[in-house]
Formats: sequence, C-alpha cells, structure tokens
Amino acid sequence: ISSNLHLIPNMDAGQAHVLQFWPELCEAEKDVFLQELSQLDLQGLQDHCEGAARAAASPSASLDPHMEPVPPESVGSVRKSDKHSLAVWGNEGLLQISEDRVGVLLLAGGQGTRLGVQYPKGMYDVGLPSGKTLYQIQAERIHKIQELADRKHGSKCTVPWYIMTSEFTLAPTEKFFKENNYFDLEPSNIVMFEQRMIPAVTFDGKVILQGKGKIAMAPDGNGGLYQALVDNKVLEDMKKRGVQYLHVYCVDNILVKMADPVFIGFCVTKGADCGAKVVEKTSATEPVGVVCRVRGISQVVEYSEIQPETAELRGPGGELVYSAGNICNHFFTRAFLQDVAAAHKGQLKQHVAFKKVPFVDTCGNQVKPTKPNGIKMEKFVFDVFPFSRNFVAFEVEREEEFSPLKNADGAASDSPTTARNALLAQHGRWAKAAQATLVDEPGNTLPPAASASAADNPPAQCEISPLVSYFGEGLEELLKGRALPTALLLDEKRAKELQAQ
Ligand SMILES: CC(=O)N[C@H]1[C@@H](OP(=O)(O)O)O[C@H](CO)[C@@H](O)[C@@H]1O
Repeated sequence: ISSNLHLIPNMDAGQAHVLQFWPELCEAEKDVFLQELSQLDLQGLQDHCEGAARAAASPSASLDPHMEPVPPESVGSVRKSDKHSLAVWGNEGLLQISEDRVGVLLLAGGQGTRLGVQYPKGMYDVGLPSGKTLYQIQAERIHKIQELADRKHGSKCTVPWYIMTSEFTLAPTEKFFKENNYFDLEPSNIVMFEQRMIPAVTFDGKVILQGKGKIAMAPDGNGGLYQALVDNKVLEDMKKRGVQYLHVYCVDNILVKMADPVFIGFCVTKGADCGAKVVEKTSATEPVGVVCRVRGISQVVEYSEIQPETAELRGPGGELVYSAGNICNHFFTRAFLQDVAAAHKGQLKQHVAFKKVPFVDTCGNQVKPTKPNGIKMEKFVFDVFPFSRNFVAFEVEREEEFSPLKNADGAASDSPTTARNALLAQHGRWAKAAQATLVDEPGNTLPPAASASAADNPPAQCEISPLVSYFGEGLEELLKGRALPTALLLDEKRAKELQAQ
C-alpha cells in the first residue's frame, strides 16, 4: 500500500499534516484512508481550502442592500387564481405526466442533525396511525399521480423517481427501499445516486482530520445536485426516458405534492425553464429562504444570510416585505439543467458555515470543540435561478403544502408532532369537504382542526392513504353522508369496504 502513496499527489500543497499519523495506522486503516484520499480531486481541494480560508478572513458582503421583493403580479398564486385557471394548469400537468415527460427528484443527502437521528430523514415515522414513513408517503403519491394521469388519458405512464443521497444516506436508503419492496414501484424507475462529499477546513485553510486515518467530510450541500447529475449521468437517463420536466423537492416536507400537476402545468404554460413554490412567511424569523430579486434578478436569499432588519421590514399594511418563503419545491426543464451542467455549475456560489468539527489534535487526541473551529462549504440548489431565462414563482397554501420536519419533538415548530398534525388536519378537512362526519368513541362529532401547531389540541385522527386520494379527490363517493368513527385510517382496503356498503 505504502508504495501507492505517490498516488496522493502533492500532499505538500499545505496539507501534509493529513499524513501525520500514517505510520500509526494498521494496514487495513491505511487501505481505507488511501482509498479516501485518492478520491479527492486535488486541484479542486486546493481551490476549496484557499476559498475557505479567504471566506473566513473576509465574510462575503451582504446582499441585503441589493434586495427587492418580487413584484406581486409576477407571482402565480393558488389563492388568487380562479378555479378555471387552476383546472387548466392541472390538466396540462396531468397531460405531461401521462406522456412520461415528468420526473421527480428528491434531495435526500442531508444528515438530519437538527432532528437528531442517525438514519436518513425519509425513514422517519412521525407517528401517523398508519406508521408510514416519509419515503412511503412519497412513494404512494407517485403511484397515485401516475394512476390519475392514466385514468384521464388512457395511458400507462411512469414518473421516474430520482433520489440524490450522500455517503451518509445511500446505503441505508437502498436497504430500506429493498426491504419495503420499493413500495411496489418498479425498481428500475427509482434511480438513486450520490452527491459528492467535501472536506471541512480550518480557518487557515487546512483539511481537518477527524480521525488519525480519516478526513472530516460533509456533503457539498443540496446544490451539489448539479455536479451529481453530471457525475452520475442522470440527465442522460432523463433524456432516454423522454423526461422534459423535473420537480425537485426536499425530503422533509410531509405535505409535498409529488409531481404536482398544477405547479407543473403552471410552469409549462408560462414557458418557464425554472420555478419555485413559495408560501407566505408566518413571521420575520421563520427559517425559510425568501424568493426575491437581487440587483433585479430573481433568486433566493437564505434565512441564514438575510440580515434580521431586512427580514423584519414591513409594508404599509404591516405585511412582511419579504414574505415569499421558499419551500424547496422547484421546477426545472431538462434543457435548463443541461445548460447549468454545461456552463454554470462551476459558478455556483459557495456558502460558508462555521461549524464545530470534531478532530484529532497534533498529539493524536480526539477533541470535541466547544466553539466553531471549521468551515463547511455548501452549495444551494436554488442558486441556479439567476441563470434562468424565465423564472416563475408560484404561491401555494401553507396548510395544504408545507409542513417540514426539521426539529426533534419539543420544538415549537417543524417537529414530528407538527408534521403529523398538519397531515391529519388536512385529511380531516378533506373528509369534511366530502361531507363525512368524524365522530369520537362516545359518538360525539369532532370539529375539523383549525390549526396544526404543536401547542394546539391534536386534530381528529383521520388519515387517508395517498393510494386512495392524492389531493382530496374522489372521496365524496366513499364518505358522503357517513358518520365515521376515529381513528379513521382510510386505506385501499377500507375504501373498498365503504364502496361495497
Ligand atoms: C439550501 C436550501 O435549499 N434551503 C432551504 C431548505 O432549508 P434547510 O434548513 O436547509 O432544510 O428548506 C427550507 C424549507 O423547508 C427552505 O426555506 C430553505 O431555503
């Protein structure tokens, strides 16, 4: 192995410390370490370390002075559109789906640090009556949207599911899908691939050793997508399948509408190459990016980078000036992604985060720092928006579309409880709209929950499988005029029973 050391080019590029403990490693450890080192792109590494050191020395200038809100007339909106327009967009989206032109892409490389789990977030069970995980809910929505498109157009369509994972999430995700028989989706239509990892670096640009034979590595942010699409030939796969439109989304939103036909149809009708769903922010401090313009060009300014004074700005009616909250649901044409891959992926901004990165000191002791000692550089998925020729934003209703799982239970927002309640409340509303009454054990009518916040009373336990209904459609024929005891779990079996009654 040692004879292979020459394969690690130029560790003298200021990074010789990486091999400091080499003589102490056993053969197996050397083997693994060498493997890791030989995968580093060294020119890239040097640029990366220099960039990190520069960023630590002089943080990049704030964008705030150049920000302005997106003009309201250029934002599409579910709330402000009439039924007819929504139906036209929905039909357009279903048509595209039925013709195999739509794919979905899941960003699932994150580590779930805030949620505090050691496994991929998609495997999380928020405690629904069905016990379903986020991955299962998403898989079932794909089934259903294919079925809705097929029913309308007599097709037999496929919505391929691209899943970007990282070194942390690929193996457990693969195993989980296999164990669950790919949730009855065709395995060849699920394409998992890995984003790159990059080293964490000290403030003076040195790669951090996490162990004597291990570099501290982290995924390159969800904007690592564009490099990963190239590394893994995903755009070629899309082309082969005839996929022209891609709905990209984050793993953690329990209400995500996979391949939402209304959003797809809206973007296609507007001739957009790039689009983002937004919700109105609940408060100035809500941790969501804002869709806005910077120097006249549409982009997202992330919650970690906006100045509090800017986030707090209010208009004449007391409304937030920057209220278009990014929910990490994006639309891209394949042509746009090809353009990004060919011409722009190297220009994506590097966002700098100062983190506590565990390391071994020069004496070989393991240290858990109490204050930030390292820099992690990340790219953001939305940083390609400025390269778009026709970007559109589409405002959707929070209670129908956005309840992310970020924090562990106990937090006031974005927790397993708030996610569970948001879904149950939505399904309660659907049941009510289908003219069903939900009743408790003694037979009292339950009111539909007005709100799904963790502090409120939990909503009635009414869960409707995505295999039965995707957005509340088709429920009247099953539920109209019935008094249904809770907990109600309306899955396909129960739906058949109700239909037969
Ligand atoms: C880089 C990136 O995509 N950040 C997104 C993403 O934030 P995270 O905190 O990284 O999960 O999801 C938020 C919505 O849940 C969105 O508001 C934000 O802009």
